[in-house]
Amino acid sequence: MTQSDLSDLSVPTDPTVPTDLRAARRAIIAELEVAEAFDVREEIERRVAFLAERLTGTGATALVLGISGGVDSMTAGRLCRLAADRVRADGRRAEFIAMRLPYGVQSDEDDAARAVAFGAPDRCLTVDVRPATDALAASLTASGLGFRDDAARDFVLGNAKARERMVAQYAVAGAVGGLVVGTDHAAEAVTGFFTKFGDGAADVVPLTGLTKRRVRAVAAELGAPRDLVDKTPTADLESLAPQKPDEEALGLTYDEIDDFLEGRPVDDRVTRALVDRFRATAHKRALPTAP
Ligand SMILES: Nc1ncnc2c1ncn2[C@@H]1O[C@H](COP(=O)(O)OP(=O)(O)OC[C@H]2O[C@@H]([n+]3cccc(C(=O)O)c3)[C@H](O)[C@@H]2O)[C@@H](O)[C@H]1O
Ligand SMILES: Nc1ncnc2c1ncn2[C@@H]1O[C@H](COP(=O)(O)OP(=O)(O)OP(=O)(O)O)[C@@H](O)[C@H]1O
Ligand SMILES: [Mg+2]
Repeated sequence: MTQSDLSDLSVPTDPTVPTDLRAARRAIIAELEVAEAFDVREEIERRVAFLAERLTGTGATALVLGISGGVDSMTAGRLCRLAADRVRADGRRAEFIAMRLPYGVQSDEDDAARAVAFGAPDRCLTVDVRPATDALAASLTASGLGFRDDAARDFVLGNAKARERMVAQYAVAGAVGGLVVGTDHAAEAVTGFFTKFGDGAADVVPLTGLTKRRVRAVAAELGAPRDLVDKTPTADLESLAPQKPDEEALGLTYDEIDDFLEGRPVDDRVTRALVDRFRATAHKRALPTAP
């Protein structure tokens, strides 16, 4: 695809797509800061420079990031390593602290270990979020709270796992004077596919504006292991559906989402679904509302 193909982000060209839907799509692409052009080396430099500036600009001395074994945190981890190196080369203090945050034993622990190794943190702290999450679940039951069914309970407690991870990362950041690094990017932001105040909570979000395939391109350019670059994305929050692929949960593929965001031709069904999801999840990308 050439630059000129992408120059009019009003595609799809399908004339049956209502004008307001096309306008909504353009507005979403702009709000999520998805660039038309993508030069992988420039993107790496811009994002490393951003993290290095945030360290020096805020006076923080560490970047704190949960590494799951998925491609997003693996990529963010390597960017953190490069940023910390850059700050140190300037004679300032900086470290990159990775966190392993399994819920009990994680089935893809080997991938997580390799993702940590690729990020090469100064330290890796492991905090099992299972005791805290299970204690919360027991206390909720003791309070008399009931759930509609087992699936609803599992879904709610899945989000609690994501929030326990947030609590652990902020505890470390508080202890060391660090910034919590989030892994949100455009392909996740557009669907609101993250836990509000869980993995959605962070001090800096270096992957902002990237589509999933662009995150993978950054990881590949940085030299990440190929199987982890191409790994099936999963939130892996539900105990009753371990390793459930995001695409199954979303009913959309990342290729469809990326095509929508990059201004490439997409099915009318995809445009409608994403515009609807974006509108329904606006509250997750905004500050709480007030009177
Ligand atoms: N219009 C509105 N204005 C203000 N608040 C609104 C609202 N609509 C719902 N809410 C509130 O939002 C809250 C629900 O949000 P939240 O707790 O996030 O819950 P929810 O969006 O229902 O679930 C999070 C989803 O993100 C997925 N996820 C989570 C973490 C990581 C990943 C991943 O990709 O790896 C994916 C997870 O699998 C699940 O499907 C509730 O309190 C609800 O009342
Ligand atoms: N088991 C875990 N250990 C440490 N951090 C985790 C864990 N699960 C989730 N996280 C944190 O929450 C973030 C959101 O999870 P998400 O699944 O979107 O990203 P990912 O696992 O890095 O990549 P992918 O979306 O491709 O699976 C992760 O990037 C990571 O920072
Ligand atoms: Mg994941």
